[in-house]
Amino acid sequence: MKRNTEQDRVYSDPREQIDKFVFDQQVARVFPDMIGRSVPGYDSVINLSGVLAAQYVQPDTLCYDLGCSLGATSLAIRNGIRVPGCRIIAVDNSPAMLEQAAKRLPAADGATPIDFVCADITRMTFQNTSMVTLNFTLQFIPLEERSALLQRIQAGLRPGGILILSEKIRFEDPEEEQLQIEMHHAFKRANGYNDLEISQKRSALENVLIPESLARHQSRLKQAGFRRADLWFQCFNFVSLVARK
Ligand SMILES: Nc1ncnc2c1ncn2[C@@H]1O[C@H](C[S@+](CC[C@H]([NH3+])C(=O)[O-])CC(=O)[O-])[C@@H](O)[C@H]1O
Ligand SMILES: O=C(O)C(=O)Cc1ccccc1
Repeated sequence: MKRNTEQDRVYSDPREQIDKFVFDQQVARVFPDMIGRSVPGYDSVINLSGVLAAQYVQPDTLCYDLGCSLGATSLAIRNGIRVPGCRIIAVDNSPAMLEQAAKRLPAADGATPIDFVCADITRMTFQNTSMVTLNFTLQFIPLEERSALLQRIQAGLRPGGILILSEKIRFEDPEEEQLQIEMHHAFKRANGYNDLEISQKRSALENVLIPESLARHQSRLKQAGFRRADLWFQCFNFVSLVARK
């Protein structure tokens, strides 16, 4: 996605008190810059979601992009789809995000249509789908709601359909966890964030972005009825899995 937005300075001034991280207008305005400078491998995961769309999206089916933010994944999927009769349902519960997403992705002649829906993805059901993306979204869903969401996604998938699950993960081995976090912070510093920005945002994300281990994700996907849950991408503590029905 083009980074034609402002630079992210959300956590650059010292704060007396750090409130919980929210996807409000201030974040939506700088989001492409923020996520690109914060998530190692973000551009690759988004672009490759388009490659997976070309391979796995079936004719006359729906694609759900859950937690679509400004629509970067939806755009990649739209560019990737090679079959007729599809629709992309791009869902987010942040009105600020959706408003800008709709502006950035106007309908295009002959392209797969994208419907923008403001909804809580834990309250939805899914139908006739061949591809679902949860690109860095499940990590914001309360732990106790994650299984039911994945079960509903699995139930709505057609045979051969896929879920792409991209997440920040934690590591069981404390030394590896420390190393991965250190490397992630080095990535942020290399992208121009200073130590104050890194530490204030880290506090804001506490108990909001809740990472789990790769093993936990894989076992939950299997419990939800997926036949396979395979790692296809990793950069430091950020991974992407492809789960197949
Ligand atoms: N319950 C919920 N229902 C709907 N949306 C939600 C919910 N909880 C959080 N969100 C939304 O999930 C998105 C997560 S960002 C996804 C990036 C995108 N996938 C991208 O490919 O650029 C990842 C990040 O910021 O690290 C935000 O827009 C939230 O409003
Ligand atoms: O910034 C971080 O530390 C993250 O883990 C990723 C992120 C990116 C954008 C919004 C919230 C979290």
